[in-house]
Amino acid sequence: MPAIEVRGLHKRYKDTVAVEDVSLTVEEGEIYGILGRNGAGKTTTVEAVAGLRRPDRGEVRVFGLDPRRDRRVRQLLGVQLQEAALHSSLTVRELVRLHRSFHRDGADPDELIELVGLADRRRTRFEKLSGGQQQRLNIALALVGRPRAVILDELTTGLDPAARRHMWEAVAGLRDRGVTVVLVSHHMEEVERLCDRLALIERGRVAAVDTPDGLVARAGLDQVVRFRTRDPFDPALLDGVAEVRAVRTEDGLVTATGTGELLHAVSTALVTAGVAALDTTYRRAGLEDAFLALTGSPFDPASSYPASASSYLADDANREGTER
Ligand SMILES: Nc1ncnc2c1ncn2[C@@H]1O[C@H](COP(=O)(O)OP(=O)(O)OP(=O)(O)O)[C@@H](O)[C@H]1O
Repeated sequence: MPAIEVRGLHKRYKDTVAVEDVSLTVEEGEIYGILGRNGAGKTTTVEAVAGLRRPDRGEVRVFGLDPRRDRRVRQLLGVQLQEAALHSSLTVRELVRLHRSFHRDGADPDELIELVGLADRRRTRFEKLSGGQQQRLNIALALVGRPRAVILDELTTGLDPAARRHMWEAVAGLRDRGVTVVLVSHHMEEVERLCDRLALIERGRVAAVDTPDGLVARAGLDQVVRFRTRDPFDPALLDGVAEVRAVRTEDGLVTATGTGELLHAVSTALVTAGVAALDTTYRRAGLEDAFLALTGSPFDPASSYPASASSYLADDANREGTER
C-alpha cells in the first residue's frame, strides 16, 4: 500500500483554481519532493493530504485512510505547514510537551528539541524565537507523534546555511528510520540532495514525476558550459550546434547546456565565428539546469512557464499517469 495516494484532486478558492488535477503516489519510506513556482498549488495539495482542505473533487488516502474522515490519520501523519498558529507565551519545551500529549506514543521532547537544534532555546517563549527558530520548532512539532509519514512545507525557508544542512541531515535520518517524507520546496539543492523522486507541480497540475537525475535526463542534457565574451553575445551563433540544448545570456555570462562533446562543439563554433570565450567553466548539469533547458528561463518561483515547456512536461506527466 502506498503511504499517500492522491487521485484527480481539484480545489478552487472562489475565482482561483488552486489545484486543477493532481494525482500522485508516494511510496512508503521515500522522500518525495513537490516542486513548483509560487502559487502552483503545492500547499493546497499537501493541505488536502493532511485533511485540512476539503477537495472539490478527487480522492486522498493516507495509508489507505481518508484524512477527512478517519482520525487515525492524525497519528500516522505529521504536518509542518508554512504558517502555524501556536501559543506565543509558551516555551519551546512546553509547546513540544503539549503537542506530545496529543499522541499515544510520542517522541521524547528533549531528544526532539536537540534534533532540530533548539537545545539552547528550550526555555525560550515562542514569541521570543527568531523566524528560523520558530520554523525549527514547527518541524519538531510535526515529528512529535513519531509519525509514519511527515509533510514538510518549505522545510528550510528562513534557515541559515548551517541550520539548513543540519535539517537536511535530520530529514535523511528520518528516511533511514523508514519514515516517509513529503518535502515541499523551492530549494533546488535541497530537492536534489534529499529527494528519491519529485513531482513538478505547474498551474495546479502534475507536470512531471521522476528522480532528480531522471528529470535532468528527460531534459536531454548532462553538461553545462559557461563563458564570458568581451562583446555582447549573439545566441544564434550556437543555433546549428547539435550538442547544444539551450543557451542563456545574463549579465554577460553565457550558459550553454547540452550533451555529447558539448565543450568541444561550443569551442569550435566560437572559434569559427571569431568569438573569444573568457573564463570558461564546464560541469555536469543539475536540476536547475533542467529547468533552464525546459523553460528557457532559470527556475524562478515567481515566474511562470512558457506554454511550450509546459506541454513538453505534460507529456511526461501523462506517461506517469498511465503507468500507474
Ligand atoms: N485560502 C485561500 N483563499 C484564496 N486563494 C487561495 C487560498 N490559498 C491559496 N490560494 C490561491 O491558490 C493558488 C495556489 O496556492 P498554493 O498556496 O497552493 O500555492 P503554492 O504552490 O503552495 O505557492 P507558494 O510556493 O507560494 O507557497 C494561488 O493562486 C493562491 O493565491
